[in-house]
Amino acid sequence: MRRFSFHKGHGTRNDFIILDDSYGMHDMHPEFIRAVCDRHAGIGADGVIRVVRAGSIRDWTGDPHLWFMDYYNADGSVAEMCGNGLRVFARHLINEQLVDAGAFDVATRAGVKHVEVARHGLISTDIGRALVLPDDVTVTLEDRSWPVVKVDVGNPHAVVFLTDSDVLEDLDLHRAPRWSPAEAYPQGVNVEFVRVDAPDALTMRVHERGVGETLSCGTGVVAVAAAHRARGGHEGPVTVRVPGGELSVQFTGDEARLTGPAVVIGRGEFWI
Ligand SMILES: N[C@@H](CCC[C@H](N)C(=O)O)C(=O)O
Repeated sequence: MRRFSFHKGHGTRNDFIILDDSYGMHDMHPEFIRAVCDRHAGIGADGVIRVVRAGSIRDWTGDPHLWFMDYYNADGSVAEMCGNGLRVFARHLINEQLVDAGAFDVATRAGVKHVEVARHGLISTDIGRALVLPDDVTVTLEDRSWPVVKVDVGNPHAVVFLTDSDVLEDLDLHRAPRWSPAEAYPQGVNVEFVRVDAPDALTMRVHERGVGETLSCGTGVVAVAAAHRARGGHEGPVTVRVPGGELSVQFTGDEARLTGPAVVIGRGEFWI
């Protein structure tokens, strides 16, 4: 039996297990990740974040001393980016005094992201460019199909704007939405369903790749704001409501900044 210590945190109820691994010794096998994320037999989470120095990551060519957010979905798959995870990761670095300022850089598979502690203790993260990509893709859920706005936020997103006849709260996201053509997202996709409440206010639900429905998705929120903006929706800051809370997105050119809460709720020891 192995024992390891963990912290648990969430950003708008998108929850993560945090593992400190400064020396890059931890084996992140998919079976291990599935076991700890299991909500009945494990700790339970939407994903696992390993806190490791960038220099321990194969193929990393940047500053080796940066802290690297090594992110995994609950099914054991690796993801390039996680917007809520990045804020929780930053909160953990601050709590554990692993950084010595209220503004610092974090390394991720989608590049280096700048993080700042914002007003009221919220955390604001630079997400980078949210690229709205022209494509002809359809998403199907049960017997309904919608056209998709394809957005790349470092990880892939399919944004569906609901029509007046759709009720966001009634969608059954227990099952994964399907997309066509299949080649549009060869690595799978996070699918967001959006209702436009006002030019600067959106409500969204998400089915995350590698997890299922979650109560929030930070990169999904950015994807939705970028798609809304590309449709001529709004240039200024946008508030996006998710089942787990509220996040805000601001653009400078195509560069997105995501602001919202991030908390670490406790720590413990897991035996496996
Ligand atoms: N919850 C995250 C996104 C996590 C990764 C995603 N499921 C993927 O596979 O791309 C967020 O807050 O952005």
